[in-house]
Amino acid sequence: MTAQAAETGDLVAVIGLEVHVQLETATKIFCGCSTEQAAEPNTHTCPVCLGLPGALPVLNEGAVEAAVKVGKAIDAEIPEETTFHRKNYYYPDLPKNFQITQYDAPICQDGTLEFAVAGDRRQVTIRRAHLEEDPGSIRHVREGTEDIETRTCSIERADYTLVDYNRAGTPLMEIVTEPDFRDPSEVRAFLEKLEEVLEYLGIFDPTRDGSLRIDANLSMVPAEEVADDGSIDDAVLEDANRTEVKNISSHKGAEKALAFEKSRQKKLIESGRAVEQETRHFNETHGNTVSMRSKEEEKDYRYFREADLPALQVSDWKETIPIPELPDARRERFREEYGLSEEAASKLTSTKQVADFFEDVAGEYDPDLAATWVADNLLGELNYRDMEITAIADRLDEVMRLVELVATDEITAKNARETVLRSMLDDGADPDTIVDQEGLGKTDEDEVAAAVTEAIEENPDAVEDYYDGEGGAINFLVGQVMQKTGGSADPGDVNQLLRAELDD
Ligand SMILES: Nc1ncnc2c1ncn2[C@@H]1O[C@H](COP(=O)(O)OP(=O)(O)OP(=O)(O)O)[C@@H](O)[C@H]1O
Ligand SMILES: [Mg+2]
Ligand SMILES: [Mg+2]
Repeated sequence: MTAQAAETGDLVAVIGLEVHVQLETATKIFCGCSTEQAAEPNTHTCPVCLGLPGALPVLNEGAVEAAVKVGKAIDAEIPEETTFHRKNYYYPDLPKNFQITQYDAPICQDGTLEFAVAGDRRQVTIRRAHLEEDPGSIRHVREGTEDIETRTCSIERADYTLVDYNRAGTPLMEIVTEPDFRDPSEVRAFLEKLEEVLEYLGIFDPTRDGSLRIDANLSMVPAEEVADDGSIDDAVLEDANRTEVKNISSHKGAEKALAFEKSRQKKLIESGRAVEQETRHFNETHGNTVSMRSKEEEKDYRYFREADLPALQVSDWKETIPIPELPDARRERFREEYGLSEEAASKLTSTKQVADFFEDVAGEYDPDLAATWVADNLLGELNYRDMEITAIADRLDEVMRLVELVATDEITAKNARETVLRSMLDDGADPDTIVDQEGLGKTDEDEVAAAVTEAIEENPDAVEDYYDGEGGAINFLVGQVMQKTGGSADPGDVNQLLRAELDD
């Protein structure tokens, strides 16, 4: 918080998140069904995930391992023993009428995550992170003859509803933050960082539909309640009426939903009305939130111990399960080891795949060249096309070859980026083919030297001007040499060669 004197009547936004992350395991959390997403509806089901009477859950060790990795990455406390509870509620996507989740002994407690927003480093406390099962997925549909995708609609307009239990039982980790955020933009930056860390851990697939789902809680608190260190008394937080916005599935969506909610609540309070404590739904298309229901209270869920799952001893898992180098550590190492700027190091560690590729290139060629090629050229061109590096994961050896062509001076850097790389991304061709087709191979040194001599002999006036100190003359001569070599010589080299010969 900036230490601005609070005026009476000023309001501050207070935001806390519940982030649901699908953990990448081959099978579900309590049964052996596949978690694969692109399957026919209701084909990856069994008596356990359908909640048939008498079926018993068996905990997936892989899900626990993934949770422990998250715990280590956010520096959380992992207790001696963790237990599972039943959270009881009725909804068609939940065939058992309860969700197996964790309650008073979650697998992770009291963690932190550091992130940067507008150049400032910020830290958020993670209150808890627990394991639970994902419910099935529901789709409301209108009658019609067209493809079902185009008939999916809101519940109000639907003629019927379909339930797919393939998702039921997919392992989830719910990560709950303290209400430490003060602005929607911080939330976006935090989510970006969280996703980066999860991806580095190799337990999360950001490209998977619905792999990250956010519930965002927001309340408005009088500015005079904020202490100098930015903290707010627990009692004040407890008393403030908050809304919980559900159905957010992207970083941008979270920022948008919260910005809407912030101004909605502010207007209510300023006009003397009260904010209802309620659950609201984010409408991505309209960018607004609408009331769904009054907020459930904990007692509504009738939590009790899941008797079919024994308590799990996890204290020593923390020691035995390794985690890879995380983005912050890798960024610092890149700065030291390769002498990169903060900005370049940040870009190059933004995803594990980018960082790995940079290290591959830097292992073969000069690190500065590798940084320019990966951070500026490759990421720049991908970004321009709204593409991620994952889209060309199987073509990175071609990009490596392109860097080789530049490093070994076979083509100019300008041609490599502006012609070869762009055409690789746009037309899918490989670098050698493009170089051949476009005739981009650099002219060899003898040919350039001959063109330099020729240009000097053929243009005595320009040579005269050069000796008279006229600045434009050298550029004219460079142009002549470039023409003779069909544009494939390096203009900087030509300039030097000309000067050397003229000054001799
Ligand atoms: N005054 C407040 N303003 C905004 N957010 C708050 C405030 N007080 C608490 N929060 C946030 O609300 C969230 C509470 O999540 P938690 O899962 O513990 O409870 P819940 O939302 O009541 O339960 P459920 O899991 O059933 O949705 C946390 O992210 C916390 O930071
Ligand atoms: Mg909640
Ligand atoms: Mg919750």
